[in-house]
Amino acid sequence: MARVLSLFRPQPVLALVSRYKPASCQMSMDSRARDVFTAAVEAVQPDAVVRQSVERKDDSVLISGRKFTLKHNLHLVGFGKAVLGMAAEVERMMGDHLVDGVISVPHGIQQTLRQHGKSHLLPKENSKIQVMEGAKHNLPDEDALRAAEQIKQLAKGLTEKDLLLVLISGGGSALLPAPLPPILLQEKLDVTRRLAAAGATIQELNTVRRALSVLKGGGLAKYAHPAQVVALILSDVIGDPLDLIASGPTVTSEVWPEEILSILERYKLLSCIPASVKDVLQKQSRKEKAEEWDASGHVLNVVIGSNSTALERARLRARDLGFHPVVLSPGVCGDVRAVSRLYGLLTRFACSPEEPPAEVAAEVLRLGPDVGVQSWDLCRTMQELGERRAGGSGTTCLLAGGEPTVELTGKGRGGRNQELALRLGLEWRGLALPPNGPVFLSGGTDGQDGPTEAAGAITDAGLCAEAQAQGLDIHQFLTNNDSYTFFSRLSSGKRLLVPGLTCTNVMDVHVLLFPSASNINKG
Ligand SMILES: Nc1ncnc2c1ncn2[C@@H]1O[C@H](COP(=O)(O)OP(=O)(O)OP(=O)(O)O)[C@@H](O)[C@H]1O
Ligand SMILES: O=C(O)[C@H](O)CO
Repeated sequence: MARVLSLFRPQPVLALVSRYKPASCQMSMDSRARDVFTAAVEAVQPDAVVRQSVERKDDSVLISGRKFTLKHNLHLVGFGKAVLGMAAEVERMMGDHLVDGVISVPHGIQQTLRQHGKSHLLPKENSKIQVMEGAKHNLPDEDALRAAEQIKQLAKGLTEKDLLLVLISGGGSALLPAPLPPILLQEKLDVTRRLAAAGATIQELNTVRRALSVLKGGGLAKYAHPAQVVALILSDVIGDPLDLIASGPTVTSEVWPEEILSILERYKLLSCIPASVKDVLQKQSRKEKAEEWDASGHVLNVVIGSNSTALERARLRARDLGFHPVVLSPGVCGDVRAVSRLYGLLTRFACSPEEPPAEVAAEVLRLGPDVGVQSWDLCRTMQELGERRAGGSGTTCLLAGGEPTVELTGKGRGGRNQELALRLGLEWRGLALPPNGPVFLSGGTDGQDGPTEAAGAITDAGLCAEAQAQGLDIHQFLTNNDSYTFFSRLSSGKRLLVPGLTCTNVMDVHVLLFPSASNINKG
């Protein structure tokens, strides 16, 4: 009896709390960071973004508040790394109304999707959509050229009764090459390759591509005229600039030959551009282009997914996992050295036992322009982290996104996400941080970080000690841009992030988890 009664004796509150604490609290910080990243990627799956932005109602379709009548008049074209899944979903939703389609997608993607059990992202067996693979290694080639020609022909044959859906995602520029004659594909490729190798930004690169192309810079929409054109865009460029994502085939843009020449001059490429390119630039007078045609009323461009979409889902997931989420910005860019420095400084606001000195805030603000983050966002973030630390609040999850860059000096294997994680591990070395945190994850939402099998990596304050114990010299790996080899060797690759092919791309996501402030104050 005494034994039975003891079962009903009130238990110490702490014992109950620990027995019934939610699963999230029992997960390690590392697993929770991975979980938040997975949620971010799920939010921008190609089929999901189409379902969320396109509504089928009987014989019409609603997109961005506009209604389009369906009368077996729907045609589809697409180009980019994520458009296969987008196209499959459009076909499922539109049924018989879809007349035909052509999409240009990366080489080998259909087989890879089948191998990864992602057949739901493939068009059905007897699909009306012709899938054309090309652009091996993300470079325009003859296969992509043929696909671009097919897309052009489909657009050219449309009438005012037709509706053309254009699916656009990252990688679209390489998958839709159509050089303006007399420029040859190889010549255009040489120019863009040289620019990229010299460090040109995606803005500069795509400004040049637009000027040398038949279909980019609004050319595709022009071919489809007088049909109604609706472009559904999954953005992989910071700020979602419509004219730059995949070089804007549905966005009319003026070409200023002087601008193109000054970009080429900036990278010391003026002397080596082919005569055909000079020829085309000479012929393009701004006045002629501007007067060419007016797309208003015929073209609707809608961004249906972006880095912000991914960050918003990550925010909700972090909250469900027991964190207080703080979103810094979806536009983090600049050299990974500056970005890791920024995150190192922000860590001091969240994790130092005392308020960091004023110089730390001043340095954060100085870094702002280098990393593409507004002072307002930096101040808001520092304030929130500082208040939570001072108030002894619970765990915090800082989220950001964007696309930092790496200056390649070595010949190793790596990517900007792995290099960022490695550099932040170094930043944390000198700080007195609590043993149970912080943790940082950096991952490419496309599942691939540079030419490696990983999407990114996870780091914590113990990284340097772990590397030293295993005889790995971090500085040597960084000098050789060999972050993938480093993380593969360190503790059998346990800090690598390897989600496999994700079938989407909205740049990178950064997840920075800070431990409970009460632990910090005690520590
Ligand atoms: N060894 C390396 N270490 C660090 N970064 C590298 C290394 N090799 C390549 N990179 C970086 O990887 C990037 C290219 O990677 P990736 O193929 O993922 O391209 P991307 O810019 O994400 O393209 P997309 O937007 O089409 O996905 C470049 O920024 C390049 O500087
Ligand atoms: O295709 C491209 O141009 C890049 O991925 C940017 O959208």
